[in-house]
Amino acid sequence: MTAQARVAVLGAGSWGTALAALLARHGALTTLWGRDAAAMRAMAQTRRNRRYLPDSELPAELAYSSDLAACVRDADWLLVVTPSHAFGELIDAIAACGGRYDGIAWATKGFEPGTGRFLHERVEETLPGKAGAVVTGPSFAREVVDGLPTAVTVHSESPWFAQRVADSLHGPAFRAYTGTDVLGAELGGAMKNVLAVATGVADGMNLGLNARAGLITRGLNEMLRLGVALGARAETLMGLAGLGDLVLTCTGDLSRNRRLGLALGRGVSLRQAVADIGQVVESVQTVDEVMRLADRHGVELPIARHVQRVLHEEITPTEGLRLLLAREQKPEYPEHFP
Ligand SMILES: NC(=O)C1=CN([C@@H]2O[C@H](COP(=O)(O)OP(=O)(O)OC[C@H]3O[C@@H](n4cnc5c(N)ncnc54)[C@H](OP(=O)(O)O)[C@@H]3O)[C@@H](O)[C@H]2O)C=CC1
Ligand SMILES: O=C(CO)COP(=O)(O)O
Repeated sequence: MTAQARVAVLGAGSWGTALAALLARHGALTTLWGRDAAAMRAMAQTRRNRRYLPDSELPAELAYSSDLAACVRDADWLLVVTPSHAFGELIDAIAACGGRYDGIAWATKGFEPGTGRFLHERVEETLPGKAGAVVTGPSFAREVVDGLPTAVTVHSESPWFAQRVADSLHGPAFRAYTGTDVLGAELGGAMKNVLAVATGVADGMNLGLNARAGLITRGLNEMLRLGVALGARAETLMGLAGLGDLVLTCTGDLSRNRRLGLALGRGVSLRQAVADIGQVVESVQTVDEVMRLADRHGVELPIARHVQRVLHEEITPTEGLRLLLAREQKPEYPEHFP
């Protein structure tokens, strides 16, 4: 019999808590780490994450800690689930802990703010020699913690590590697929958040179901164009990491990025909308990094560009829509695509 994997889940918000609960239920010896010692003690006592997932009871097998060094020291592998703006800082802190874990996975969606660097690039630079993997796909934390059926995908350049992570996550109501296209998987997860703002805005303005479907489809086209220019595989973006997550986030009201768009479309200010949501809204960080990459590679992304201008409050959602509709007519696809 193989020994149970010891996993440290680093980041105790909604997604970190849901993934830690899932891993513990599926038999991994799991510790959830959060930076707030009092909150972690309360979680251990009540078996609830009162701030981020108040309605769900967490499994008795799950352990809690605010001691990062101990978590890293005792783990076989790590799973980072902080927002993207905290990712680099945590990777540096992990590096300072040493540890004999052989792989680090992350379920964060986004880029390193300010540089446009992919998260896997940050991990490779700071933790050379450790296998890396991204966990992504259409997966609302609340549904996962409630045991509703979900499918995700785990991409790594080290297939043994993708398999190990997927094996620990996989279970009766949770399918974990594997792949090797880390860049494509990360790009899909990051871009869908930006595109969800656009469909949210359209829905907030009551523009109808045709507009929503048009935005999702042309958004997928933007994802494919940038992805292929960067060397991603089109299949990745047509799969769970791209189309799957795009559909979920553009249509599901559990999405915080969609809810931001809905609020903006109804005339609420950016500041107020983000405050009302009260959790991370990755598109606010991600949109500039998506456009930085697009500009660097000469790829035109009209929807993402207009989301950027709306999020910078340079134009109103109404002006953004008018400008998008006024664009020149053209073929649906370039001749050679993707
Ligand atoms: N929620 C979901 O359904 C899904 C989320 N994701 C992705 O997972 C990532 C995390 O999102 P999610 O859990 O939802 O976010 P939440 O807003 O629910 O929680 C954020 C968590 O990150 C912690 N945090 C913030 N800054 C730091 C820091 N500097 N060091 C350590 N911890 C920090 C917060 O701690 P504190 O409370 O102390 O501020 C909090 O525990 C995002 O990239 C998101 O896109 C992916 C798939 C699904
Ligand atoms: O990534 C997610 C679902 O796959 C969660 O989306 P939001 O961050 O928009 O809530």
